[in-house]
Parts: sequence; structure tokens; C-alpha cells
Amino acid sequence: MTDTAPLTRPQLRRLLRDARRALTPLQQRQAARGLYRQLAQHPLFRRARHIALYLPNDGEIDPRLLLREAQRRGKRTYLPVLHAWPRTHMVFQRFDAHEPLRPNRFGIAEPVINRKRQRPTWALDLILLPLVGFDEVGGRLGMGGGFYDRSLAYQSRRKGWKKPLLLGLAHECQKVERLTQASWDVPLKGTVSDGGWYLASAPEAATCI
Ligand SMILES: Nc1nc2c(c(=O)[nH]1)N(C=O)[C@@H](CNc1ccc(C(=O)N[C@@H](CCC(=O)O)C(=O)O)cc1)CN2
Ligand SMILES: Nc1ncnc2c1ncn2[C@@H]1O[C@H](COP(=O)(O)OP(=O)(O)OP(=O)(O)O)[C@@H](O)[C@H]1O
Repeated sequence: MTDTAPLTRPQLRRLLRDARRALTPLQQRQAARGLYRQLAQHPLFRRARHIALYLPNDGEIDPRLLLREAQRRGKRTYLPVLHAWPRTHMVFQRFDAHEPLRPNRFGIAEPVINRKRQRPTWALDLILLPLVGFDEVGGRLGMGGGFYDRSLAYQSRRKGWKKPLLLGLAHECQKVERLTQASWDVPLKGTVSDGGWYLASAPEAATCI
């Protein structure tokens, strides 16, 4: 990747979104399979019972193989659902195979909102986050809505926060040298790409999470 340091967040977002949208359908399928191989047998995925994922949009790496695998293994799976009001709010809602989906205001498929099927973020084991850009120290650049940061803000202020584990999912081409972090950015434990793992913690700490 070229030097992205002089770019503003919106400029960097545009560059990286263009890069992931330029991937061919074949490259996307290969990346999705690569991601599945990185995660499906990993203890962090195997141990998690309540997992939030997302449905791919705008060239994002596709986690649907993992979604189906989690459901096959009897795990509970959740998707982000946007609130109509307040418009800045997002929740995680249970999603089972073959459940009907509707496009949200950004055109991303999501389950029909249903309070009874929502789960608070602190009660999730693992959140696999979509991202536009990432770095090796837990930095995440998202679509710019602040939805994930806001839904995790309460927890990130608590001491000794262990759950949920936050892992970004990305194409290799979304990696940048260093992202400047905003005060509200919630750091990731790491990011998994089709090519490998980028854990933000020291390797000795990473083995016991
Ligand atoms: N797959 C997926 N689902 C997700 C997210 C995500 O990043 N990926 N989100 C992560 O937060 C939330 C949705 N956030 C989003 C924020 C901005 C745009 C977006 O396309 N913005 C357009 C302007 C659209 C408009 O205003 O009509 C743009 O910037 O071009 C999309 C999703 C919840 N669900
Ligand atoms: N905890 C928070 N409380 C209030 N506002 C917030 C919070 N987190 C983020 N925001 C607002 O959201 C806006 C977008 O933030 P940012 O650019 O970091 O989004 P993002 O992480 O790229 O998006 P997303 O998480 O939706 O993919 C910011 O301008 C900020 O004002």
C-alpha cells in the first residue's frame, strides 16, 4: 500500500472503499474462503456461543461461510440492525438461517427489527466487525456512521472489559500503516484477513485470550 499518512479520514475511506470494490467476484470468493480457513477452527471462534457478524456490502469481505458454520454448530448468531429512531443507534439481533431480511436505509440486508430477539453487546462473546481500513495495533476505520463505536462505547469505559471480543474482518488490501485514532474509537483485539491474523496484543497475551 502507498503512504496513506497524509490523507484525511474521508480521503482514506474513499481510497480503501474503491480498492475493495475493485476486487473481482473470483477474488471475493477466494478471500471469503481464505477468511473461513483462518477462523473456522480457531479457538476464539470455536469457543464463542453468541457471535455477531454482518452481511457483506460495498466489497466487504464476505463472512457468510462463517455465519452458516456457526449456525450449523448450534451457536447463536446476530446481525446489526439500525434503529429508525434515534438514527444513530444500532442493536444486535438474533438471526437464524432462512429468516426474512429487508434492506436498511443504506441498502444493507438486515432482519426485521424485533426487540425480543435483541441481545445487549456485553452478552455477546464475539463481534466480527466490518471495516474499511485497519492497522496492526487494533485501529479500525469504518463507514463513518459511528454505529459500532457508539454501541460499544459504554463497555469500553468499564475496567477489566473482557467480553465481547472484537475482531475486524478484512481483505489484505484494507491494511494501512497506522490509523489516527479518534477519542471515541473502540480498539479491536485484532483483525483477521484472508491472508492471516493481526493481533493487537503481545503474542504472549494473545495465546491466553
Ligand atoms: N455490512 C455492513 N453492515 C453494517 C455496517 C457496515 O459497515 N457494514 N455498519 C457499520 O457501521 C452499519 C451501517 N453503517 C453504514 C454507514 C454508512 C453507509 C454508507 O453507505 N454511506 C454512504 C452514504 C449513504 C447515504 O447517506 O445514503 C456513503 O458514505 O457513501 C453504509 C453503512 C450497520 N451495518
Ligand atoms: N461513542 C460515541 N458517542 C457519540 N458519538 C460518537 C461516538 N462514537 C462515534 N461517534 C460519532 O460518529 C461519527 C463517525 O465516527 P467514525 O468516523 O469513527 O465512524 P466509523 O467507525 O468509521 O463508522 P462505523 O462504526 O459506523 O463503521 C463521529 O463523527 C462521531 O461524532
